[in-house]
Amino acid sequence: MDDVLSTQALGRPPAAVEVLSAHKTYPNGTVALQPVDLSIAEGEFVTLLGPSGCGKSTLLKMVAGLLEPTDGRIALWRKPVQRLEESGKRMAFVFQAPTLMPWASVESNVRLPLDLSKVPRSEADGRVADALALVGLTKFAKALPRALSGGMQMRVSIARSLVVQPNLLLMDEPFGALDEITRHKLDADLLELWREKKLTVMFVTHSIHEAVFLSNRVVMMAARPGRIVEEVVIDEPYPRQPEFMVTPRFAEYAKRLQDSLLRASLETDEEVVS
Ligand SMILES: Nc1ncnc2c1ncn2[C@@H]1O[C@H](COP(=O)(O)OP(=O)(O)OP(=O)(O)O)[C@@H](O)[C@H]1O
Repeated sequence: MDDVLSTQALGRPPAAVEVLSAHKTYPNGTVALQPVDLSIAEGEFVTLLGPSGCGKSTLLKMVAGLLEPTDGRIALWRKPVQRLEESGKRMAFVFQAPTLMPWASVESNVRLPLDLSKVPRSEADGRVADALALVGLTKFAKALPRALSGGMQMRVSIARSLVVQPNLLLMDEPFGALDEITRHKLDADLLELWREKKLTVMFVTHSIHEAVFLSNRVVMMAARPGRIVEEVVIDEPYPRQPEFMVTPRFAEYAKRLQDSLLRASLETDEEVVS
């Protein structure tokens, strides 16, 4: 793959993620994604939204290098994901479930990626402590996961991703299983982290409200076959406070996405019927 996939316009942040005509057909013949083009600038918060089965996870996993595209190209900071290291950037993936080791303490869970990459213990301990502080779990370092609520377990999972000091965070419905209040809290904390750490975030959700609250841009997808059908820029300044969610502007964006989601779902249904 070429190292340089696109020319960078002067003064614009470099593209952190470039998806060029990438598509995916699974071995059983399911066309999960038609060729998709998507560019995410460094520092952007982009959310994928769409009906079930439209290929959100497939796209995210391809960007993460967990799945190979059937064809097309994906680059992170102009490097194929397998050679991301050469760009000096790092990426982390946050799954839907916290997937913690139940027998290990919170700090051991968070340390796992550093142990796997043989980071010396003296350095690892400091990074674990920093990551736990970032998610507000310092006091729970020695606790076992079962002693924590669902929201706290998800925070451990996020700390485990932060410990590698990522530039790009790929998040697959990380808060989907949580109650609404916990979700709102974690959304607000994630935005703070994103700003403080200058992260680039690619986020998957089923929640229109979460998409509007968090994102610079929402990418709407439709299913069967999966594809991008629309992009909506959420042109609102940060920091965004919870009060944003009760403003007329928020309601306008939510309505626009609701209509777009409905259209995407109808397109999906039509294809199923035909
Ligand atoms: N390993 C697989 N083998 C075959 N088909 C798959 C596989 N994984 C996903 N699919 C199919 O590919 C399509 C896209 O799936 P994907 O999980 O990417 O969609 P999604 O938008 O993330 O869905 P959801 O919102 O329900 O999580 C679906 O039709 C799904 O059934």
